[in-house]
Amino acid sequence: MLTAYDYPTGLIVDRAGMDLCLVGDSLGMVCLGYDSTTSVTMEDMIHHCSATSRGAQKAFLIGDLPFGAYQASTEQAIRNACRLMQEGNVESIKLEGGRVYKERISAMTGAGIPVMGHIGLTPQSQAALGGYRVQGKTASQAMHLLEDALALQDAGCWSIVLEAVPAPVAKAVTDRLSIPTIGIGAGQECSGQVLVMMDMLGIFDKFLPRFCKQYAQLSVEMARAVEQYGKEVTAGSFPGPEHCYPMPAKEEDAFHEALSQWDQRQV
Ligand SMILES: Nc1nc(=O)c2c([nH]1)NC[C@@H]1CN(c3ccc(C(=O)N[C@@H](CCC(=O)O)C(=O)O)cc3)CN21
Ligand SMILES: CC(C)C(=O)C(=O)O
Ligand SMILES: [Mg+2]
Repeated sequence: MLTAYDYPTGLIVDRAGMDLCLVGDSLGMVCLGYDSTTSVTMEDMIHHCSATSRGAQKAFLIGDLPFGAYQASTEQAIRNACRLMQEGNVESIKLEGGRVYKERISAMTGAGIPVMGHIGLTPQSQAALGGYRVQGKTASQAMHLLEDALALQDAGCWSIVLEAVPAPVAKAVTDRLSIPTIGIGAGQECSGQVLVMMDMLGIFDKFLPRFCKQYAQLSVEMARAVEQYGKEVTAGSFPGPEHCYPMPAKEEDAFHEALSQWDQRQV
């Protein structure tokens, strides 16, 4: 699974044969330049989900419900999940939280909304968690994480993202679930893995979590290309003849003749 946020990145996900594509609310940081995901709205998510859906047609498309779109009530959660499916064209929604959301998620899955869970480091509650910290590092926290995972499975989630939890904890949770776990900073033993596309491509490099591997440094390459373009425009070597539209020789001659007559009439 990989994130994508728009049409061209959705196309790349399909071309590379990814099974799952997530339009994550991380787009707030990666595409919109916010310092956290808190400011992302339903309108932002719908805009990015529908664009991505036109690119990623083969991968199963999941959209994050943003902060504030499901916290208030079951009714609000169902209404916004339906909006993301109808207006954003996603096939499933994902939301952050454990046991506390069990009843709410049961109502959603009962209403025919496919729900992916997300526990461990839940970035939407970074203000409450005291920053982006590894979760489940103590035995008692790890047991709570297992209870959260089982509650989400009982509520009808088809899969759960485990973010930033120690590998042995993610393994123990995965072993005790019948639904797949998708890890990000959760070790090798999860059923699948997810990363943020712009992080693993080295396009977004404001920060690099320990769990991310850079498979390319594209921001370096992109800046190099843009700089080269600027130099060539300044030097006059771009555009070259191959980038210009010629005119039939006969028309060019007639044009210059008409131009010189026009220029004479101006004086
Ligand atoms: N570009 C991007 N990539 C992400 O993975 C991501 C987002 N944005 N936005 C939403 C959340 C926020 N995430 C984050 C953000 C920062 C760290 C981070 O700084 N981690 C440090 C400290 C860990 C600790 O102290 O426990 C690390 O070294 O991994 C981790 C996950 C994951 N998500
Ligand atoms: C990192 C993934 C799991 C996510 O929630 C996001 O991209 O918003
Ligand atoms: Mg997210």
